[in-house]
Amino acid sequence: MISARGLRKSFPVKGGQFEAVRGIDVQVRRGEAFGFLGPNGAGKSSTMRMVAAVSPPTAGELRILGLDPATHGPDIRARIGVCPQDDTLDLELSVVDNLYIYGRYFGIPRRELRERCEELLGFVQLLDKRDAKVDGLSGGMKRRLTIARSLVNSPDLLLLDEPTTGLDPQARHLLWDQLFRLKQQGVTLVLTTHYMDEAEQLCDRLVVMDGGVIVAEGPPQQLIRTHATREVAELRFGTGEHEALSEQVVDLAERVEVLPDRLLLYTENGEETLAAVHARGLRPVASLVRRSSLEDVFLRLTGRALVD
Ligand SMILES: Nc1ncnc2c1ncn2[C@@H]1O[C@H](COP(=O)(O)OP(=O)(O)OP(=O)(O)O)[C@@H](O)[C@H]1O
Repeated sequence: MISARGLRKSFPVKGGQFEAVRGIDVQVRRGEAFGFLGPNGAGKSSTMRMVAAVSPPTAGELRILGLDPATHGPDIRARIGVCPQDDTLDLELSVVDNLYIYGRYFGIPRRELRERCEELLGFVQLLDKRDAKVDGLSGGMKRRLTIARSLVNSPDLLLLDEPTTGLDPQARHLLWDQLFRLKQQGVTLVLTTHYMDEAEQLCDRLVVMDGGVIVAEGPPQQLIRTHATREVAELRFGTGEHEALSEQVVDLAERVEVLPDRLLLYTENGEETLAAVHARGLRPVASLVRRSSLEDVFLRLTGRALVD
């Protein structure tokens, strides 16, 4: 569905060029959910805009649905769905009119479009808001409507830029459920996110981006297995004590990561490791054991936390 080689994007800035995407290779297969995971400024949105055929690459080779965006931009845009980071709905119009007017851009015949709008409103659970003005909808509803709008032209490929940023947990879960169902229907999903749980839940494969480059690539669970242990014991001591105390526990784990507010002990059995820490007479003010996550992968690869 998408093939990128040596993809680059630079922006003119005072005194020269800023390279937001610095030569990435990506292959997205039909029917999969593919993620770009990374912190703010990693280059995810810049990549998505190139893949949506709205921002030309500075260099590299890009094919979307087998087409070159430089020569087939309108064809590509007609066949994909794009759900941008900021809701770009018409707040003054009703819910159904937002869909209907968008659908008219694609030249969908009126009767077919009317049916499609009802079907999509049902899918995103907004039928009861059909005639409400968009202005009064909650954030989650607006996002669901934006997704419905991106599906008006029945795309095989749906691009979602940070689909759940700013939503409460319930709204996020509802949206995840809808994205799962789209995937089951055969829609290829490409999304950016800086939420690790979202990437783990939704993506079959992902790339981890940082500073415009890809630092890791693969299925989430495989990345976790490759770059982290099964479990992590997190220990909080007094402020400023972590560096010194790390020396005393370094032999109890496969790897110890020192963060300003805690120590992370990477281990196959977190409870055993915690017991060993206590057996040494060390008394953390707080501790917990959890499974390793993509956060740990990011930390391992970049030395920084993937903060929200
Ligand atoms: N039009 C532009 N002109 C100059 N710099 C830009 C432009 N667009 C993006 N950048 C810079 O490129 C870098 C990557 O931005 P991008 O929006 O792609 O990152 P991101 O990973 O999507 O982050 P976010 O989660 O904040 O959207 C950032 O440092 C950003 O400031």
